[in-house]
Amino acid sequence: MAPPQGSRAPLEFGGPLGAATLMLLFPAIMFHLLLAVRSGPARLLGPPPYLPGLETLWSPWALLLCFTWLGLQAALYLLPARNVAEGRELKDKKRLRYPINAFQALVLTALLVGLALLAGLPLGKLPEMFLPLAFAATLIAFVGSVLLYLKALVAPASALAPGGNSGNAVYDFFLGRELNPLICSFDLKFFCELRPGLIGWVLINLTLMIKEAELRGSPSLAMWLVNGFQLLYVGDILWHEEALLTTMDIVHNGFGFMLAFGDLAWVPFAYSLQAQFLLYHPQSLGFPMASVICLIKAVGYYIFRGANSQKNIFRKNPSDPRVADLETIPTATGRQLLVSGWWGMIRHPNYLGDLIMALAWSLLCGVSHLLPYFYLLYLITLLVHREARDEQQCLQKYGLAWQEYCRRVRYRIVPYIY
Ligand SMILES: NC(=O)C1=CN([C@@H]2O[C@H](COP(=O)(O)OP(=O)(O)OC[C@H]3O[C@@H](n4cnc5c(N)ncnc54)[C@H](OP(=O)(O)O)[C@@H]3O)[C@@H](O)[C@H]2O)C=CC1
Ligand SMILES: CC(C)=CCC[C@@H](C)[C@H]1CC=C2C3=C(CC[C@@]21C)[C@@]1(C)CC[C@H](O)C(C)(C)[C@@H]1CC3
Repeated sequence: MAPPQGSRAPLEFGGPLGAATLMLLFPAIMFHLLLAVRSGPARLLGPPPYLPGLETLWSPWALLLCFTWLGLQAALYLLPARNVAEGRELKDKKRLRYPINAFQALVLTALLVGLALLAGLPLGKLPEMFLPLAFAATLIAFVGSVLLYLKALVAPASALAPGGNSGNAVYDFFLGRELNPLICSFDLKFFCELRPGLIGWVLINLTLMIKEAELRGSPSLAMWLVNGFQLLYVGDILWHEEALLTTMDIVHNGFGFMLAFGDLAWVPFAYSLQAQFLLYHPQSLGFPMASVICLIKAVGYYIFRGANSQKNIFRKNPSDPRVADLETIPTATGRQLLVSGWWGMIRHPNYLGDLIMALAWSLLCGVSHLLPYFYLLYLITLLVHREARDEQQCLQKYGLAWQEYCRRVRYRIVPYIY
């Protein structure tokens, strides 16, 4: 049995109390959003329009549908991949190998959904099942996290995550104890991070668009745009799947309730908030406003993709001609830090791009309600907190070199503001 890491690892998220609060708060917010968005006043703040009973939330069909979805995505994960990538070196000096075929999974899922539509599958009925589906996804995430926690009890010490092994059961359950829980060579965390949730989000958006077409004859311009923007976002992340292997979620975090619930329930049901809002609260969007919003989205995407690609190319091969001219700071680890280009303007240019895109998605819902802006407010909080965690980890990794980087690049996310 693996010993706990003890009190040496600094506790994040406010320790056990913070973890317990978040574990209750996030599911509560998700159900509040699902209930509020379909109510007349669509209020973000204040009590939910009603409290659903267990008979509204629980449906064996919804559970079966969630398992079918997970099974389908797992089968697509196991298909031959265009590329196999190696993860970062682990404590036992080994590297795990990952199939890079998430974009292929998206395309194959789209083909299967197209066939299902041709066969007459009533996908427009799915929005009526969001509450039981979200409940089933939460249940799967909870039970899955319990199983992951138990599995970690018999894992070797070298398999444990740097965080998530404090010895406090609540905190460790939340953050996750084992870094890369595997079933044979199937990496459960890597699988859940991208596929079921992100592809599920796009599918949920599509069902909302179909439902709108059934109700109003055709989808609105705002609904088309929100579907297109978010499909571009998800498609882009899946296309650059390999970049996930260097994120803190894969390198640092264990697989616990935070990621299980976040990936399987929160992402598909909370991130589709704007499309849900547009179904129940149609907005008339003129072409001039739509053009401005498209421009905001394009600027956000340009920054997001430019910054992420620059770092990924540099990390893969610092002498690549596309990044070889950039100024760098050497570090004691042998790796360098970029100090010009996107990463020389602010410390997290990719977060800024992400936030600008989130603004564009929310603007599609007009300005009459605060509710569709929840995603933007949430993302600001998530990324500010994530930036602080990353900063701590970089300070530990790079020490003086990181301090020098922070001295030269003063602003974190928004130039001259933050
Ligand atoms: N919509 C959502 O819910 C979320 C979206 N995201 C998005 O996902 C993407 C990935 O974000 P995330 O995983 O947080 O991390 P980042 O892609 O920002 O990576 C941070 C890491 O980059 C490296 N790094 C930092 N500064 C430099 C530098 N100057 N030069 C070279 N390398 C540097 C460090 O790792 P090392 O040195 O070890 O390589 C650091 O730990 C972002 O675009 C973000 O917006 C993320 C979370 C949630
Ligand atoms: C239960 C709880 C308190 C959860 C809060 C955090 C989660 C919602 C987020 C933690 C890390 C996440 C990531 C993504 C979505 C949000 C959560 C699950 C992510 C899949 C979004 C798309 C990104 O490009 C990403 C793949 C880097 C990212 C991974 C982390």
